[in-house]
Amino acid sequence: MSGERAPKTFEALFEELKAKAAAGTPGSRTVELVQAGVHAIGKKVVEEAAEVWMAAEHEGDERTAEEISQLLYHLQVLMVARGISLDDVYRTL
Ligand SMILES: N=c1c2ncn([C@@H]3O[C@H](COP(=O)(O)OP(=O)(O)OP(=O)(O)O)[C@@H](O)[C@H]3O)c2ncn1[C@@H]1O[C@H](COP(=O)(O)O)[C@@H](O)[C@H]1O
Repeated sequence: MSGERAPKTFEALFEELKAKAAAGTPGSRTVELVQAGVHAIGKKVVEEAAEVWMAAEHEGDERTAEEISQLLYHLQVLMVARGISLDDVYRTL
């Protein structure tokens, strides 16, 4: 194993998370978070948002991009937990 992952799009990640949540895939962080509920996920969203802010002010591009990916992941988990679709969000962009 090289440890490298194929690049993933926002849309592909969302489909993956919805499928994992629906299947209750064992060992999935997404399933664990969805079961923990909106309150717990919301706290992760706030935590990751703060980490994005700190990285953007004090760290390099790579670290900042990593924190942004974690924020996007947790936002998607929140959407899955609430049953909000990408179209629900896109129509307000
Ligand atoms: N993109 C992500 C992703 N980004 C962040 N995270 C999780 O968020 C954590 C980062 O937050 P923290 O640093 O706060 O982690 P932590 O301190 O362990 O969190 P706490 O339990 O303490 O709250 C990571 O350790 C991951 O568990 C992610 N978990 C999963 N994914 C992707 O989501 C998909 C489904 O993953 P599973 O549901 O785990 O199969 C896969 O493609 C993954 O690559």
